[in-house]
Amino acid sequence: MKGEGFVRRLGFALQGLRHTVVTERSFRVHLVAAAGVLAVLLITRPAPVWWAVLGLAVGFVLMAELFNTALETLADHLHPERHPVVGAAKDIAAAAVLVASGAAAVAGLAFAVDWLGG
Ligand SMILES: Nc1ncnc2c1ncn2[C@@H]1O[C@H](COP(=O)(O)OP(=O)(O)OP(=O)(O)O)[C@@H](O)[C@H]1O
Repeated sequence: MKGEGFVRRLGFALQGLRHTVVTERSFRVHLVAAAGVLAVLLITRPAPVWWAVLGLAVGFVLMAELFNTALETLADHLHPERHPVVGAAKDIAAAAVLVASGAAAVAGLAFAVDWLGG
């Protein structure tokens, strides 16, 4: 049944989320930061567009972390020994998290300027 398939896939996704929360300290740090952003939004109650901008920014960071973890997990399993290519792949995945975090910081700064200015 179609509905059952969706529930199964949702279960797999939640399992991946749980695995990342349990194993990745940096993901837990980003989850705390995401909770902080949500608290700021609830307190300041800005225009809906800011909910969208900051929600997307937070979502991209968490998504980058999840892809980073997926790549690390797979690389460590397929090639447990050290290798320059594995190192480069991990560095690139970490760069994706850095870029997403930088963009989120810019969005947060823009929100702060707008909120303090208004
Ligand atoms: N198998 C490997 N071969 C070569 N270099 C590696 C290898 N594993 C890790 N590295 C290098 O060490 C860095 C850290 O890798 P590691 O797997 O420890 O992730 P991490 O930075 O601790 O990430 P996280 O905290 O998300 O687990 C990589 O970005 C890469 O430069």
